[in-house]
Amino acid sequence: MLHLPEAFIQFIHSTFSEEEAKLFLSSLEAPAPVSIRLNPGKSYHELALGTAIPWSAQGYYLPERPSFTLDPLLHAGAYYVQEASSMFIEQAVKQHLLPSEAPLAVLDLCAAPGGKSTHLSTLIGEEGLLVSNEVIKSRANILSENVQKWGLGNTVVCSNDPEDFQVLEGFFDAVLIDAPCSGEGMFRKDPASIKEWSPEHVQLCSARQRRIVKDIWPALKQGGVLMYSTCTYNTEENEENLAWLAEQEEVECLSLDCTAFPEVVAVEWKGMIGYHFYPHKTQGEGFFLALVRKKGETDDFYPKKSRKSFVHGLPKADGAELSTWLLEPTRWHLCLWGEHALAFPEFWKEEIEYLINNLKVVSAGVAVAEIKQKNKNPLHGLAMSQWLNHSIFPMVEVDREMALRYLKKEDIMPNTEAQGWVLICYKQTPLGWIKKMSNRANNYYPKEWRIRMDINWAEEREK
Ligand SMILES: C[S@@+](CC[C@H](N)C(=O)[O-])C[C@H]1O[C@@H](n2cnc3c(N)ncnc32)[C@H](O)[C@@H]1O
Repeated sequence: MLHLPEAFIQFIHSTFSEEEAKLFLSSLEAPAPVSIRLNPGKSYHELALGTAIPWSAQGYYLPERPSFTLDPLLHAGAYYVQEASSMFIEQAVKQHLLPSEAPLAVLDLCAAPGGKSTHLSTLIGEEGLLVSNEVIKSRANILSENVQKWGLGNTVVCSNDPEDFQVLEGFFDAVLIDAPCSGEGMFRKDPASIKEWSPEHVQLCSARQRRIVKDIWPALKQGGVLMYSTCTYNTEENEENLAWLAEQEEVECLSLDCTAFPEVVAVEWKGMIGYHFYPHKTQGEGFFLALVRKKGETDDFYPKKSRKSFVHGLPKADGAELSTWLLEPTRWHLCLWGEHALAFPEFWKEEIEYLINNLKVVSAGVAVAEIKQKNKNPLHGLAMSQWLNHSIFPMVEVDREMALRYLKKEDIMPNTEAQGWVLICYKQTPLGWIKKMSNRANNYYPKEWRIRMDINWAEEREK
Protein backbone atom coordinates (compact mmCIF):
# COMPACT_ATOMS: atom_id res chain seq x y z
CA MET A 1 0.00 0.00 0.00
CA LEU A 2 1.39 3.43 -0.97
CA HIS A 3 1.67 5.99 1.83
CA LEU A 4 0.76 9.17 0.04
CA PRO A 5 1.32 12.60 1.61
CA GLU A 6 -1.85 14.09 3.12
CA ALA A 7 -1.43 17.33 1.11
CA PHE A 8 -1.29 15.32 -2.13
CA ILE A 9 -4.46 13.37 -1.23
CA GLN A 10 -6.21 16.67 -0.50
CA PHE A 11 -5.07 18.05 -3.86
CA ILE A 12 -6.57 15.01 -5.65
CA HIS A 13 -9.84 15.49 -3.75
CA SER A 14 -9.91 19.17 -4.71
CA THR A 15 -9.21 18.36 -8.39
CA PHE A 16 -11.74 15.54 -8.92
CA SER A 17 -15.23 14.64 -7.79
CA GLU A 18 -15.42 12.35 -4.74
CA GLU A 19 -16.02 9.30 -6.93
CA GLU A 20 -13.23 10.13 -9.38
CA ALA A 21 -10.75 10.91 -6.60
CA LYS A 22 -11.39 7.40 -5.21
CA LEU A 23 -10.79 5.85 -8.62
CA PHE A 24 -7.62 7.91 -9.05
CA LEU A 25 -6.19 6.92 -5.67
CA SER A 26 -7.07 3.24 -5.99
CA SER A 27 -5.49 3.09 -9.48
CA LEU A 28 -2.17 3.95 -7.82
CA GLU A 29 -2.36 0.60 -5.99
CA ALA A 30 -2.63 -1.36 -9.27
CA PRO A 31 0.59 -2.62 -10.94
CA ALA A 32 2.18 -0.19 -13.42
CA PRO A 33 1.67 -1.30 -17.05
CA VAL A 34 4.79 -2.37 -18.97
CA SER A 35 5.35 -0.91 -22.41
CA ILE A 36 8.01 -0.62 -25.08
CA ARG A 37 8.55 1.34 -28.27
CA LEU A 38 10.02 -0.58 -31.21
CA ASN A 39 12.86 0.79 -33.27
CA PRO A 40 11.57 0.74 -36.86
CA GLY A 41 15.18 0.86 -38.12
CA LYS A 42 16.18 -2.42 -36.49
CA SER A 43 14.54 -5.42 -37.95
CA TYR A 44 13.99 -8.20 -35.46
CA HIS A 45 11.75 -8.05 -32.40
CA GLU A 46 11.21 -11.19 -30.41
CA LEU A 47 9.08 -10.02 -27.48
CA ALA A 48 5.47 -11.13 -27.22
CA LEU A 49 3.66 -7.85 -27.83
CA GLY A 50 0.32 -7.01 -26.28
CA THR A 51 -2.06 -4.29 -27.43
CA ALA A 52 -0.91 -1.28 -29.39
CA ILE A 53 -0.60 2.08 -27.61
CA PRO A 54 -3.21 4.28 -29.34
CA TRP A 55 -1.10 7.45 -29.60
CA SER A 56 2.16 5.91 -30.80
CA ALA A 57 2.68 3.90 -34.01
CA GLN A 58 5.51 1.78 -32.57
CA GLY A 59 4.36 1.63 -28.95
CA TYR A 60 3.06 -1.59 -27.37
CA TYR A 61 1.98 -2.77 -23.95
CA LEU A 62 3.51 -6.09 -22.93
CA PRO A 63 1.36 -8.80 -21.34
CA GLU A 64 4.03 -9.25 -18.64
CA ARG A 65 7.37 -7.80 -17.60
CA PRO A 66 10.23 -9.86 -19.08
CA SER A 67 13.80 -9.64 -17.78
CA PHE A 68 14.80 -6.86 -20.15
CA THR A 69 18.47 -6.96 -19.10
CA LEU A 70 18.67 -10.55 -20.33
CA ASP A 71 17.31 -9.77 -23.78
CA PRO A 72 20.25 -9.09 -26.15
CA LEU A 73 17.92 -7.17 -28.47
CA LEU A 74 17.41 -4.47 -25.85
CA HIS A 75 21.18 -3.90 -25.86
CA ALA A 76 21.11 -3.86 -29.65
CA GLY A 77 18.64 -0.95 -29.62
CA ALA A 78 15.81 -2.95 -31.21
CA TYR A 79 13.35 -1.35 -28.76
CA TYR A 80 13.25 1.06 -25.81
CA VAL A 81 11.41 0.35 -22.56
CA GLN A 82 9.24 3.42 -22.12
CA GLU A 83 6.26 4.37 -20.07
CA ALA A 84 3.23 4.63 -22.41
CA SER A 85 1.88 8.14 -21.60
CA SER A 86 5.26 9.72 -22.48
CA MET A 87 4.89 8.47 -26.03
CA PHE A 88 2.15 11.10 -26.50
CA ILE A 89 4.80 13.58 -27.74
CA GLU A 90 4.39 11.70 -31.03
CA GLN A 91 1.04 13.44 -31.46
CA ALA A 92 2.63 16.85 -30.90
CA VAL A 93 5.23 16.16 -33.59
CA LYS A 94 2.80 14.60 -36.06
CA GLN A 95 0.08 17.21 -35.61
CA HIS A 96 2.21 20.36 -35.48
CA LEU A 97 5.65 19.72 -37.00
CA LEU A 98 5.21 17.14 -39.75
CA PRO A 99 5.31 17.08 -42.67
CA SER A 100 7.80 19.93 -42.76
CA GLU A 101 9.07 21.79 -45.81
CA ALA A 102 12.68 21.66 -44.63
CA PRO A 103 14.45 19.15 -42.37
CA LEU A 104 13.72 19.93 -38.72
CA ALA A 105 16.19 20.99 -36.05
CA VAL A 106 14.82 19.91 -32.67
CA LEU A 107 16.21 20.26 -29.14
CA ASP A 108 15.39 17.82 -26.35
CA LEU A 109 16.66 19.92 -23.46
CA CYS A 110 16.21 17.60 -20.44
CA ALA A 111 16.82 14.35 -22.21
CA ALA A 112 18.36 11.59 -20.04
CA PRO A 113 17.97 8.67 -20.08
CA GLY A 114 16.67 9.16 -23.61
CA GLY A 115 13.09 7.87 -23.93
CA LYS A 116 11.84 10.96 -25.70
CA SER A 117 15.11 11.54 -27.58
CA THR A 118 15.09 8.12 -29.22
CA HIS A 119 11.44 8.73 -30.04
CA LEU A 120 12.09 12.19 -31.50
CA SER A 121 15.05 10.83 -33.46
CA THR A 122 12.70 8.39 -35.20
CA LEU A 123 9.92 10.95 -35.66
CA ILE A 124 12.04 13.68 -37.30
CA GLY A 125 13.71 10.98 -39.41
CA GLU A 126 17.09 10.72 -41.06
CA GLU A 127 16.79 14.19 -42.61
CA GLY A 128 16.32 15.96 -39.27
CA LEU A 129 18.80 17.04 -36.60
CA LEU A 130 18.15 16.30 -32.95
CA VAL A 131 20.19 17.96 -30.23
CA SER A 132 19.75 15.87 -27.13
CA ASN A 133 20.94 17.57 -23.96
CA GLU A 134 21.32 16.49 -20.36
CA VAL A 135 22.88 18.84 -17.83
CA ILE A 136 24.13 16.09 -15.46
CA LYS A 137 27.25 14.58 -17.04
CA SER A 138 26.85 11.01 -15.74
CA ARG A 139 23.27 10.99 -17.04
CA ALA A 140 24.44 12.48 -20.36
CA ASN A 141 26.68 9.42 -20.82
CA ILE A 142 23.69 7.10 -20.38
CA LEU A 143 21.75 9.26 -22.80
CA SER A 144 24.56 8.97 -25.34
CA GLU A 145 24.60 5.19 -24.92
CA ASN A 146 20.86 4.95 -25.61
CA VAL A 147 21.02 7.33 -28.57
CA GLN A 148 23.92 5.40 -30.11
CA LYS A 149 22.09 2.12 -29.66
CA TRP A 150 19.07 3.64 -31.40
CA GLY A 151 21.46 4.17 -34.29
CA LEU A 152 19.93 6.81 -36.57
CA GLY A 153 23.01 9.06 -36.70
CA ASN A 154 20.85 12.22 -36.71
CA THR A 155 21.60 13.20 -33.10
CA VAL A 156 24.15 15.31 -31.23
CA VAL A 157 24.29 14.57 -27.49
CA CYS A 158 25.58 17.32 -25.21
CA SER A 159 25.76 18.12 -21.52
CA ASN A 160 25.00 21.80 -21.03
CA ASP A 161 23.12 24.07 -18.69
CA PRO A 162 20.03 25.54 -20.42
CA GLU A 163 21.59 29.04 -20.32
CA ASP A 164 24.50 27.82 -22.48
CA PHE A 165 22.10 27.67 -25.43
CA GLN A 166 22.30 31.46 -25.76
CA VAL A 167 24.85 30.79 -28.52
CA LEU A 168 22.04 29.16 -30.54
CA GLU A 169 19.57 32.01 -30.76
CA GLY A 170 16.82 31.20 -33.29
CA PHE A 171 18.29 27.76 -34.10
CA PHE A 172 15.50 25.30 -33.34
CA ASP A 173 12.19 24.59 -35.07
CA ALA A 174 11.04 22.88 -31.90
CA VAL A 175 12.21 22.49 -28.32
CA LEU A 176 11.03 19.82 -25.92
CA ILE A 177 11.34 20.67 -22.24
CA ASP A 178 10.58 17.44 -20.39
CA ALA A 179 11.11 19.29 -17.17
CA PRO A 180 12.56 17.93 -13.93
CA CYS A 181 9.47 17.89 -11.71
CA SER A 182 8.02 16.73 -8.41
CA GLY A 183 7.13 13.39 -10.05
CA GLU A 184 3.58 12.91 -8.77
CA GLY A 185 2.86 10.82 -11.85
CA MET A 186 5.64 8.41 -10.90
CA PHE A 187 4.41 7.58 -7.38
CA ARG A 188 3.19 4.13 -8.47
CA LYS A 189 6.27 3.22 -10.52
CA ASP A 190 8.83 4.81 -8.25
CA PRO A 191 7.60 4.97 -4.64
CA ALA A 192 10.89 6.72 -3.67
CA SER A 193 9.49 9.86 -5.32
CA ILE A 194 6.74 9.94 -2.65
CA LYS A 195 9.34 10.63 0.05
CA GLU A 196 10.75 13.62 -1.83
CA TRP A 197 7.34 15.17 -2.44
CA SER A 198 6.07 18.15 -0.43
CA PRO A 199 4.17 21.35 -1.32
CA GLU A 200 7.49 23.22 -0.87
CA HIS A 201 9.19 20.87 -3.31
CA VAL A 202 6.43 21.57 -5.85
CA GLN A 203 7.12 25.31 -5.52
CA LEU A 204 10.84 24.74 -5.90
CA CYS A 205 10.31 22.65 -9.03
CA SER A 206 7.98 25.26 -10.49
CA ALA A 207 10.56 28.04 -9.99
CA ARG A 208 13.28 25.90 -11.57
CA GLN A 209 11.03 25.07 -14.53
CA ARG A 210 10.43 28.78 -15.15
CA ARG A 211 14.18 29.41 -15.17
CA ILE A 212 14.64 26.60 -17.70
CA VAL A 213 11.87 27.93 -19.96
CA LYS A 214 13.25 31.48 -19.77
CA ASP A 215 16.81 30.36 -20.53
CA ILE A 216 15.91 28.30 -23.57
CA TRP A 217 13.26 30.56 -25.10
CA PRO A 218 15.69 32.57 -27.31
CA ALA A 219 16.97 29.35 -28.94
CA LEU A 220 13.53 28.72 -30.45
CA LYS A 221 12.91 30.18 -33.92
CA GLN A 222 10.11 32.59 -34.50
CA GLY A 223 7.17 30.30 -35.40
CA GLY A 224 8.90 27.40 -33.62
CA VAL A 225 7.04 25.10 -31.23
CA LEU A 226 7.77 24.63 -27.55
CA MET A 227 6.65 21.25 -26.21
CA TYR A 228 6.47 21.42 -22.42
CA SER A 229 5.94 18.24 -20.45
CA THR A 230 6.16 16.93 -16.90
CA CYS A 231 5.22 13.72 -15.13
CA THR A 232 3.28 15.57 -12.47
CA TYR A 233 -0.36 16.66 -12.01
CA ASN A 234 -0.34 19.94 -10.10
CA THR A 235 -1.13 23.24 -11.81
CA GLU A 236 1.91 25.11 -10.41
CA GLU A 237 4.33 23.00 -12.46
CA ASN A 238 2.05 22.75 -15.49
CA GLU A 239 -0.68 25.20 -16.50
CA GLU A 240 0.57 28.01 -14.24
CA ASN A 241 4.01 27.89 -15.85
CA LEU A 242 2.51 28.20 -19.31
CA ALA A 243 0.23 31.03 -18.26
CA TRP A 244 3.35 32.72 -16.81
CA LEU A 245 5.18 32.24 -20.15
CA ALA A 246 2.23 33.76 -22.02
CA GLU A 247 2.47 36.85 -19.78
CA GLN A 248 6.17 37.27 -20.58
CA GLU A 249 6.30 36.38 -24.27
CA GLU A 250 4.12 36.45 -27.37
CA VAL A 251 2.83 32.91 -27.77
CA GLU A 252 0.04 31.05 -29.50
CA CYS A 253 -1.33 28.11 -27.59
CA LEU A 254 -1.63 24.98 -29.77
CA SER A 255 -4.22 22.29 -29.29
CA LEU A 256 -4.14 18.60 -30.19
CA ASP A 257 -6.85 16.54 -31.82
CA CYS A 258 -7.56 13.81 -29.27
CA THR A 259 -10.66 12.34 -30.91
CA ALA A 260 -8.91 8.96 -31.15
CA PHE A 261 -7.87 9.04 -27.47
CA PRO A 262 -10.81 10.34 -25.46
CA GLU A 263 -9.13 9.10 -22.25
CA VAL A 264 -6.65 12.01 -22.48
CA VAL A 265 -8.01 14.99 -20.51
CA ALA A 266 -7.67 18.47 -22.05
CA VAL A 267 -7.60 21.20 -19.40
CA GLU A 268 -8.08 24.90 -20.26
CA TRP A 269 -6.48 27.35 -17.91
CA LYS A 270 -6.15 31.13 -18.31
CA GLY A 271 -6.33 30.83 -22.09
CA MET A 272 -3.83 27.95 -22.25
CA ILE A 273 -4.58 24.30 -22.95
CA GLY A 274 -2.74 21.27 -21.58
CA TYR A 275 -3.22 17.52 -21.86
CA HIS A 276 -3.26 15.34 -18.76
CA PHE A 277 -2.80 11.60 -18.43
CA TYR A 278 -4.43 10.34 -15.26
CA PRO A 279 -3.82 6.75 -14.11
CA HIS A 280 -7.51 5.95 -13.60
CA LYS A 281 -8.26 6.96 -17.19
CA THR A 282 -5.24 5.96 -19.27
CA GLN A 283 -3.07 2.84 -19.18
CA GLY A 284 0.14 4.58 -18.17
CA GLU A 285 1.71 6.88 -15.61
CA GLY A 286 0.88 10.52 -14.94
CA PHE A 287 1.93 12.89 -17.69
CA PHE A 288 1.25 16.45 -18.85
CA LEU A 289 1.93 18.01 -22.24
CA ALA A 290 1.24 21.48 -23.60
CA LEU A 291 2.38 23.20 -26.78
CA VAL A 292 2.93 26.82 -27.67
CA ARG A 293 4.12 28.48 -30.84
CA LYS A 294 6.56 31.38 -30.55
CA LYS A 295 5.11 34.49 -32.13
CA GLY A 296 7.54 37.14 -30.95
CA GLU A 297 10.40 38.16 -33.19
CA THR A 298 13.69 36.28 -33.13
CA ASP A 299 16.59 36.80 -35.50
CA ASP A 300 17.46 33.90 -37.77
CA PHE A 301 20.33 31.77 -36.51
CA TYR A 302 23.65 32.92 -37.84
CA PRO A 303 26.72 30.94 -36.73
CA LYS A 304 29.55 33.11 -35.47
CA LYS A 305 32.95 31.95 -36.61
CA SER A 306 34.60 29.89 -33.89
CA ARG A 307 38.02 31.07 -32.74
CA LYS A 308 39.16 27.51 -32.40
CA SER A 309 37.74 24.47 -34.13
CA PHE A 310 37.77 21.06 -32.50
CA VAL A 311 36.76 19.40 -35.75
CA HIS A 312 39.33 18.69 -38.45
CA GLY A 313 39.35 17.25 -41.94
CA LEU A 314 40.35 13.65 -42.53
CA PRO A 315 43.13 12.75 -44.94
CA LYS A 316 41.38 12.18 -48.28
CA ALA A 317 42.25 8.47 -48.53
CA ASP A 318 41.02 7.77 -44.98
CA GLY A 319 37.78 9.67 -45.65
CA ALA A 320 37.25 7.75 -48.90
CA GLU A 321 37.81 4.40 -47.18
CA LEU A 322 35.67 5.15 -44.12
CA SER A 323 32.76 6.43 -46.19
CA THR A 324 32.49 2.93 -47.71
CA TRP A 325 31.80 1.59 -44.21
CA LEU A 326 28.47 3.44 -44.35
CA LEU A 327 25.44 3.00 -46.58
CA GLU A 328 24.83 5.89 -49.01
CA PRO A 329 28.40 7.26 -48.67
CA THR A 330 27.55 10.56 -50.39
CA ARG A 331 25.06 11.61 -47.72
CA TRP A 332 27.85 11.73 -45.12
CA HIS A 333 30.45 14.29 -44.18
CA LEU A 334 33.39 12.65 -42.43
CA CYS A 335 35.67 14.52 -40.06
CA LEU A 336 38.08 14.02 -37.21
CA TRP A 337 37.17 14.87 -33.59
CA GLY A 338 40.14 13.99 -31.39
CA GLU A 339 41.03 10.46 -32.43
CA HIS A 340 37.51 9.68 -33.61
CA ALA A 341 36.31 9.82 -37.18
CA LEU A 342 32.67 10.94 -37.09
CA ALA A 343 30.10 10.94 -39.85
CA PHE A 344 27.43 13.67 -39.98
CA PRO A 345 24.68 14.11 -42.54
CA GLU A 346 26.24 16.41 -45.19
CA PHE A 347 23.17 18.66 -44.94
CA TRP A 348 23.90 19.55 -41.28
CA LYS A 349 27.70 19.63 -41.32
CA GLU A 350 28.10 23.36 -40.55
CA GLU A 351 25.53 23.27 -37.77
CA ILE A 352 27.06 20.16 -36.18
CA GLU A 353 30.58 21.61 -36.31
CA TYR A 354 29.21 24.75 -34.68
CA LEU A 355 27.58 22.66 -31.94
CA ILE A 356 30.83 20.77 -31.29
CA ASN A 357 32.75 24.03 -31.08
CA ASN A 358 30.28 25.79 -28.79
CA LEU A 359 28.67 23.16 -26.55
CA LYS A 360 29.92 20.32 -24.36
CA VAL A 361 29.29 17.61 -26.90
CA VAL A 362 29.42 13.99 -25.73
CA SER A 363 28.72 12.26 -29.04
CA ALA A 364 27.61 13.31 -32.52
CA GLY A 365 26.34 11.58 -35.64
CA VAL A 366 27.89 8.16 -36.24
CA ALA A 367 31.13 7.42 -34.39
CA VAL A 368 32.74 5.47 -37.23
CA ALA A 369 36.34 4.71 -36.30
CA GLU A 370 39.19 5.42 -33.96
CA ILE A 371 42.25 6.53 -35.88
CA LYS A 372 45.45 5.48 -34.12
CA GLN A 373 48.74 5.77 -35.94
CA LYS A 374 47.93 4.13 -39.26
CA ASN A 375 45.11 1.97 -37.87
CA LYS A 376 41.41 2.56 -38.35
CA ASN A 377 39.49 0.63 -35.72
CA PRO A 378 35.69 0.52 -36.09
CA LEU A 379 33.85 2.06 -33.13
CA HIS A 380 30.84 0.73 -31.29
CA GLY A 381 28.69 3.57 -32.66
CA LEU A 382 29.22 2.13 -36.14
CA ALA A 383 28.14 -1.36 -35.02
CA MET A 384 24.93 0.16 -33.62
CA SER A 385 24.33 2.38 -36.63
CA GLN A 386 21.48 1.71 -38.99
CA TRP A 387 23.84 3.05 -41.68
CA LEU A 388 26.54 0.40 -41.24
CA ASN A 389 27.44 -1.18 -44.57
CA HIS A 390 27.14 -4.84 -43.61
CA SER A 391 29.06 -6.01 -46.68
CA ILE A 392 32.36 -4.54 -45.39
CA PHE A 393 32.81 -6.63 -42.23
CA PRO A 394 32.35 -10.34 -41.62
CA MET A 395 29.38 -11.06 -39.37
CA VAL A 396 28.84 -13.99 -37.08
CA GLU A 397 25.51 -15.04 -35.64
CA VAL A 398 25.64 -16.18 -31.99
CA ASP A 399 23.09 -17.88 -29.75
CA ARG A 400 21.51 -16.19 -26.73
CA GLU A 401 24.04 -17.49 -24.22
CA MET A 402 27.03 -16.35 -26.26
CA ALA A 403 25.29 -13.02 -26.92
CA LEU A 404 24.82 -12.47 -23.18
CA ARG A 405 28.40 -13.53 -22.44
CA TYR A 406 29.58 -11.05 -25.08
CA LEU A 407 27.41 -8.31 -23.51
CA LYS A 408 28.96 -9.13 -20.12
CA LYS A 409 32.32 -8.54 -21.83
CA GLU A 410 33.48 -12.10 -21.23
CA ASP A 411 35.89 -13.78 -23.63
CA ILE A 412 33.96 -15.57 -26.36
CA MET A 413 35.17 -17.62 -29.32
CA PRO A 414 32.41 -17.76 -31.94
CA ASN A 415 32.51 -20.35 -34.66
CA THR A 416 33.92 -18.48 -37.67
CA GLU A 417 36.95 -18.67 -39.91
CA ALA A 418 36.98 -14.87 -40.20
CA GLN A 419 39.95 -12.92 -38.83
CA GLY A 420 40.24 -9.27 -37.79
CA TRP A 421 37.19 -7.11 -37.02
CA VAL A 422 34.07 -9.26 -36.84
CA LEU A 423 30.54 -8.10 -36.08
CA ILE A 424 28.72 -10.16 -33.44
CA CYS A 425 25.02 -10.50 -34.29
CA TYR A 426 22.04 -11.93 -32.47
CA LYS A 427 18.89 -12.62 -34.54
CA GLN A 428 20.64 -10.75 -37.40
CA THR A 429 20.95 -7.62 -35.26
CA PRO A 430 24.49 -6.34 -34.52
CA LEU A 431 25.64 -6.29 -30.89
CA GLY A 432 29.22 -5.05 -31.35
CA TRP A 433 32.76 -5.94 -32.39
CA ILE A 434 35.32 -8.56 -31.59
CA LYS A 435 38.82 -8.68 -33.01
CA LYS A 436 39.48 -12.25 -33.99
CA MET A 437 42.87 -13.91 -34.14
CA SER A 438 43.48 -17.57 -34.97
CA ASN A 439 43.47 -18.76 -31.34
CA ARG A 440 41.50 -16.10 -29.47
CA ALA A 441 39.22 -13.10 -29.83
CA ASN A 442 39.27 -9.73 -28.06
CA ASN A 443 35.89 -8.49 -26.90
CA TYR A 444 35.41 -4.79 -27.82
CA TYR A 445 32.03 -4.29 -26.14
CA PRO A 446 32.21 -0.91 -24.30
CA LYS A 447 33.17 -1.59 -20.69
CA GLU A 448 30.75 0.96 -19.22
CA TRP A 449 27.81 -0.55 -21.12
CA ARG A 450 28.36 -4.17 -20.10
CA ILE A 451 25.73 -6.26 -18.27
CA ARG A 452 26.82 -6.30 -14.62
CA MET A 453 24.10 -8.61 -13.37
CA ASP A 454 25.07 -12.16 -12.29
CA ILE A 455 23.43 -14.64 -14.60
CA ASN A 456 22.30 -18.10 -13.55
CA TRP A 457 23.30 -19.87 -16.76
CA ALA A 458 21.65 -23.19 -15.88
CA GLU A 459 18.33 -21.39 -15.39
CA GLU A 460 18.77 -19.35 -18.57
CA ARG A 461 19.54 -22.44 -20.66
CA GLU A 462 16.19 -23.91 -19.69
CA LYS A 463 14.32 -20.87 -21.03
C1 LIG B 1 11.96 14.04 -16.53
S1 LIG B 1 13.67 13.83 -16.65
C2 LIG B 1 13.90 13.58 -18.35
C3 LIG B 1 13.44 12.28 -18.92
C4 LIG B 1 13.75 12.14 -20.40
N1 LIG B 1 13.21 13.26 -21.15
C5 LIG B 1 13.27 10.85 -21.01
O1 LIG B 1 12.24 10.84 -21.70
O2 LIG B 1 13.97 9.82 -20.87
C6 LIG B 1 14.30 15.44 -16.43
C7 LIG B 1 15.78 15.61 -16.65
O3 LIG B 1 16.12 16.98 -16.38
C8 LIG B 1 17.41 17.03 -15.83
N2 LIG B 1 17.57 18.30 -15.06
C9 LIG B 1 17.63 18.47 -13.72
N3 LIG B 1 17.82 19.76 -13.41
C10 LIG B 1 17.89 20.43 -14.57
C11 LIG B 1 18.09 21.80 -14.90
N4 LIG B 1 18.23 22.73 -13.96
N5 LIG B 1 18.11 22.13 -16.20
C12 LIG B 1 17.95 21.21 -17.15
N6 LIG B 1 17.76 19.89 -16.90
C13 LIG B 1 17.72 19.51 -15.63
C14 LIG B 1 17.48 15.80 -14.95
O4 LIG B 1 18.81 15.41 -14.73
C15 LIG B 1 16.66 14.78 -15.75
O5 LIG B 1 17.50 13.96 -16.52
